[in-house]
Amino acid sequence: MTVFIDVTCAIIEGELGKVLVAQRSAEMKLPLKMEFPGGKVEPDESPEESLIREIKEELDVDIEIVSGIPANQHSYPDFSINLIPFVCRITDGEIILREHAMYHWVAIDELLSLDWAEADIPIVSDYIRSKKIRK
Ligand SMILES: Nc1nc2c([nH]c(=O)n2[C@@H]2O[C@H](COP(=O)(O)OP(=O)(O)OP(=O)(O)O)[C@@H](O)[C@H]2O)c(=O)[nH]1
Repeated sequence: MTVFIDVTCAIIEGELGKVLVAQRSAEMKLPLKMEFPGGKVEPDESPEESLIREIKEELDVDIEIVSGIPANQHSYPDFSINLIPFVCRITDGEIILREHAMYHWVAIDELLSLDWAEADIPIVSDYIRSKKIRK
């Protein structure tokens, strides 16, 4: 039976309709792939609590959760995840990268051209679709 690890990730919206995209470091799993920052949900926390904690640890900022996007289950050759995305906003702090190699603010139209961790691709598409519907 496949065990799917719950992982939350933050689609952080900034100014000019751009979103924050982070590049995994060379030492992490899926090296140098682009992802939304976040991480594994611990047994004693909700996905929302986990994401707020992870973003503080990884980017040193406080966020608020604005809305959810459907989760995506994905199997890599050696592990499987249930990736749970939330649209978020920064409420306090300046970004200091603690784990990632780099981050960028990316326009929605450019998101699909990046070299994403595979599990993120359906989520990026859903996010783009949700923005077009809301327009
Ligand atoms: N945070 C995050 N992780 C993602 C995304 N997409 C994706 O496939 N993952 C995978 O989900 C797994 C769990 O995330 P994590 O941030 O806690 O990973 P980690 O570096 O602590 O993993 P590790 O300590 O097992 O190497 C990672 O192995 C990562 O490859 C994403 O958009 N955000």
